[in-house]
Amino acid sequence: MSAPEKRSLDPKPVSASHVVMPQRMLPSDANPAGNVHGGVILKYIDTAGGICAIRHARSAVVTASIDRMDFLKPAYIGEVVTFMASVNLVGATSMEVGVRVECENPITGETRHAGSAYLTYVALDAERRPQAVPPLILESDADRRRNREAAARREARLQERRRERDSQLQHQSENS
Ligand SMILES: CCCCCCCCCCCCCCCC(=O)SCCNC(=O)CCNC(=O)[C@H](O)C(C)(C)COP(=O)(O)OP(=O)(O)OC[C@H]1O[C@@H](n2cnc3c(N)ncnc32)[C@H](O)[C@@H]1OP(=O)(O)O
Repeated sequence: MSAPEKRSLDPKPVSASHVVMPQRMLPSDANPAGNVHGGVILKYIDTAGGICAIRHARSAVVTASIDRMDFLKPAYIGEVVTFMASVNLVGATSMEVGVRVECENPITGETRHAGSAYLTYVALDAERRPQAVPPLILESDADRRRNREAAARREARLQERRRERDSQLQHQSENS
């Protein structure tokens, strides 16, 4: 796969990077209780979110953070679990991607919402430094609602990181 000469930073709609990734849950995905292991679900969440971020940035990305994840319902072996990912918000070099997890009994067609997670990815250049990402075009009311909610989460994350940095600096000065 050859890298393009110059990446386009033209604005892109949310729909251009949307990911729908169905996965069949196999016996090797089970935890000791016989349901799907939470770590397996998290790995697929990060994969679907990562593909979505790569599609938006058209560059390598790393996962900078995963917000709280609530497992609302168990997933069972033999079910099809679909991971749906979309970019909610972009910063200068980072993107918040929301991933919704839906379980489906493939025989009955019954589906349920098993959980959602929000992840932040950072686009990297060839030297593995953060690089700019294209602006996001919000097309639908749902895009605009998710963007507003993501902006509030980004602000909370930045505040939290500032608090952690201040407390580390204080700790260092107390021990020096
Ligand atoms: C078509 C498709 C084909 C696809 C075909 C391939 C298929 C298959 C794909 C599989 C896809 C799997 C995707 C998994 C990807 C990993 O598993 S990556 C492994 C786990 N992650 C890591 O190792 C990351 C380690 N951390 C780092 O490298 C650095 O901390 C980072 C994240 C690059 C940030 O570096 P930094 O020097 O702190 O950067 P800084 O300039 O301060 O901040 C840059 C941006 O990051 C944000 N940021 C930094 N830290 C954080 C944080 N903790 N939380 C939130 N935001 C943060 C800043 O707010 C800033 O945002 P902007 O204001 O620019 O928007």
